[in-house]
Amino acid sequence: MATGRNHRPATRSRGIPEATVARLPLYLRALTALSERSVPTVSSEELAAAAGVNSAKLRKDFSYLGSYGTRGVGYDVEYLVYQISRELGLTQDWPVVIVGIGNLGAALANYGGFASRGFRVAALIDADPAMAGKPVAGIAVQHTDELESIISDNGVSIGVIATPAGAAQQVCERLVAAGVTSILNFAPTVLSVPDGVDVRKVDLSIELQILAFHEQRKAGEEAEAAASRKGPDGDMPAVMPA
Ligand SMILES: NC(=O)c1ccc[n+]([C@@H]2O[C@H](COP(=O)([O-])OP(=O)(O)OC[C@H]3O[C@@H](n4cnc5c(N)ncnc54)[C@H](O)[C@@H]3O)[C@@H](O)[C@H]2O)c1
Repeated sequence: MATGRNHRPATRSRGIPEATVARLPLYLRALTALSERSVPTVSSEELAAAAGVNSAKLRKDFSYLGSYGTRGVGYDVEYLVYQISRELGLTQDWPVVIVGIGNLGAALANYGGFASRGFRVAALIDADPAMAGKPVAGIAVQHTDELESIISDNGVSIGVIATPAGAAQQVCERLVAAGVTSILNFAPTVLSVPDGVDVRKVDLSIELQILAFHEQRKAGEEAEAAASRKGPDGDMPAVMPA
């Protein structure tokens, strides 16, 4: 998914580069699948292939965690799951609020994958008074008037914004003022936040545009290859490839 970041240093505490942090969830997803199949150990090559990462990069990434694997045996799957989860802060429960409970916010609220990854949807918040009290994914929607008290009562540090673009900056400012320090923004707008606040942006349309670019390039390359198989005046070459 497309992600962006604001006001963030190139390395995090304990010297783990940001690029490594961004790959840790990929390793964790692959390791969790191995763990569910009760696979005890995995080689760096196997794990790299499963995570879609180069194996030399994986070994370097794991060296930042102090995990070097055992020659001829590989990495202990359960231990790595624990180590990466701990590094990502997933061994604790993170209460999350979702603001904007329309099509997308409701879909996110219904997504079962948050809880299994250490995120608990603490509250659903919407500005529409008609939404207040309505259950979505088993949680009653609360009005934005209550945003500040919800954040402080639940000790929320992560907020998800799924409002229209025009409302996102104001919602972001209220979340930050109330104590939220990490924001996952789905609204198609660039948020400005003070230092110390992390923003990750998800934009499926940008991802599709990038795929469209690659499709266009592939089509261009195929056209070029087809043209080069023909002679300079458009005829097929005298010697056909076997
Ligand atoms: N990132 C992506 O890939 C992606 C995909 C789909 C939609 N979106 C974006 O997500 C956002 C939501 O899309 P949707 O289809 O769910 O829209 P929607 O109109 O169904 O829902 C928006 C909700 O936000 C609420 N809202 C409006 N202003 C608010 C405010 N100030 N505070 C709290 N709640 C407020 C509305 O009452 C409504 O319930 C849009 O910005 C859309 O562009 C992003």
